[in-house]
Amino acid sequence: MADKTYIPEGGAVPPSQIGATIEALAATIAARREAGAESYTHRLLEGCEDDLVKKVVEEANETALAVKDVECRMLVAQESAEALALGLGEDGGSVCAELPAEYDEAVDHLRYEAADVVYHLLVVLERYGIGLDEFAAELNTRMTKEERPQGGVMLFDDYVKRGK
Ligand SMILES: N=c1c2ncn([C@@H]3O[C@H](COP(=O)(O)OP(=O)(O)OP(=O)(O)O)[C@@H](O)[C@H]3O)c2ncn1[C@@H]1O[C@H](COP(=O)(O)O)[C@@H](O)[C@H]1O
Repeated sequence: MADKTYIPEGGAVPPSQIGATIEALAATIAARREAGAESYTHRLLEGCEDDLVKKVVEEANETALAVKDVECRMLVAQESAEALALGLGEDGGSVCAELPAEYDEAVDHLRYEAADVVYHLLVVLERYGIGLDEFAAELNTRMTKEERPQGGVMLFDDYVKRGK
């Protein structure tokens, strides 16, 4: 598990963090159907679909920009390491750049934006009645037998290409 991941001291870590997290978040989102307009999720579920579409596009775009930012910071670090190596009169062999703090911050920002995308995607699934198991079946069906999780559900044959 990555250094940044918070693990409660002495706490038992569930075997599938992401599975449990997505299920909990999807359940919260579903429950917000009954909430009032003070809930952002409720407004996305019950309001004009254009508001939801706009957010999905916006968050995907912000994620794309975050990716470019990570790449850009990696390139800058690489270039300054190469410039330093040249300045020191080294033989021009490959240089291993030490990534600066800005790179780590850019990756942290990418993680933040990726979470925004996943949350809004889960709202989309809930709004249009696509359950998590059905969504899992879509993904599992694309996997080879070796890749698929044990006991993973799959789409019935009739549905495999439907909607493509
Ligand atoms: N996981 C989320 C979640 N992720 C993102 N968002 C909202 O999505 C919106 C994203 O918009 P913006 O990108 O403009 O805002 P931002 O991300 O703060 O800033 P930038 O990315 O623009 O820098 C913000 O209003 C966030 O609050 C979320 N809103 C709710 N949830 C979950 O849903 C639950 C129910 O939320 P409510 O409906 O608000 O009760 C919450 O308890 C959370 O667990």
